[in-house]
Amino acid sequence: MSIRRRKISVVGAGFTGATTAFLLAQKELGDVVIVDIPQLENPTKGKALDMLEASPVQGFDANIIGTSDYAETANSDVVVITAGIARKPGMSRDDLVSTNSKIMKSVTQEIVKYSPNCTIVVLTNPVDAMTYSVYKESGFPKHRVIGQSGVLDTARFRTFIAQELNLSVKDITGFVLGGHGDEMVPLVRYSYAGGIPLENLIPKARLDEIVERTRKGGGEIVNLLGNGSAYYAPAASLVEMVEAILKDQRRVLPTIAYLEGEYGYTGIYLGVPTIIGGNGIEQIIELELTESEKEALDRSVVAVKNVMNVLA
Ligand SMILES: NC(=O)C1=CN([C@@H]2O[C@H](COP(=O)(O)OP(=O)(O)OC[C@H]3O[C@@H](n4cnc5c(N)ncnc54)[C@H](O)[C@@H]3O)[C@@H](O)[C@H]2O)C=CC1
Ligand SMILES: O=C([O-])CC(=O)C(=O)O
Repeated sequence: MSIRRRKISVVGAGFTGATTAFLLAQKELGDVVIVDIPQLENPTKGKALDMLEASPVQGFDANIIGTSDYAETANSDVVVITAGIARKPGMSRDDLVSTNSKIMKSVTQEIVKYSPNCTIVVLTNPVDAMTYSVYKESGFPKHRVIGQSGVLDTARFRTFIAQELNLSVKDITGFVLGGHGDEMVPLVRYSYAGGIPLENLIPKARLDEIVERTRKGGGEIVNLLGNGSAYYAPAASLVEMVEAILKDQRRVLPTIAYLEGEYGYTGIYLGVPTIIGGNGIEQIIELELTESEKEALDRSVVAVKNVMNVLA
């Protein structure tokens, strides 16, 4: 009996796509196919070959190819979508919607044609609306179309808390609800350092500042980079999700999931705590929210719906 390595395709070979591909291969999660537009065929091949040539040094076994031909992605287990434009200083993620929604349509058609059984993980912004658009275009069941925002937003929150308390990031847990925009809702009440509620360790005023920095975390990097947006932490976040799927880990991670009544919302993709495993999103976890948390989530939903209206 021959055993096939898992196959992961990454659509978009830019900053996030290339970084994701390299991390996936380094972790030996499977063979990796990187796809970009025909005009960038050679640079895409070059990036893939360059990564592959790191494998003897780093000691990982994974094939990596670059292409513009979706036939090469056939029978992928997971496809990650990073294709599209990124924002620059002065722009919001929502400014990307008209360009990126067209790209979502065309790449989704190709993905579905060649990998009808894959799970799709979407990164492209504005990510809640783009995940919805991929869901609609793919015709896939909702559990096999997932967006990435919460792992990244939570990672930023955890980073800032670890710095504040001078503790290992490993001991900080937390998560962020809602859309991937400035209205996201970092849930302090469910966040801990080594099991101790953060509210016992950090004064409220300071926690509020950290929450605000988390909300604007993407913009902070955009302003520093000057010509693009974050890619190391976004790529690491995608890889954590892909690993959970391919290894059927049933991780509890905040992901962008399709809601049908959960939290009181229907017909929208939104960041919520989920169990993610071999079947993609296996369960949405519903938490009891306080009145002010629910109001904050409502505001975030309005922001996501405003973008979704542009799609129609
Ligand atoms: N959800 C999240 O947490 C995050 C989302 N993002 C988003 O991810 C997207 C990608 O960001 P970067 O990689 O930094 O941008 P980038 O500009 O470095 O790369 C995008 C790549 O997509 C390619 N592309 C465009 N149209 C395509 C098509 N039809 N088929 C295949 N490839 C195509 C481009 O040629 C380019 O190589 C942006 O929309 C950005 O806002 C970035 C970071 C975090
Ligand atoms: O800020 C951006 O445009 C990219 C992104 O979503 C993030 O880094 O959170």
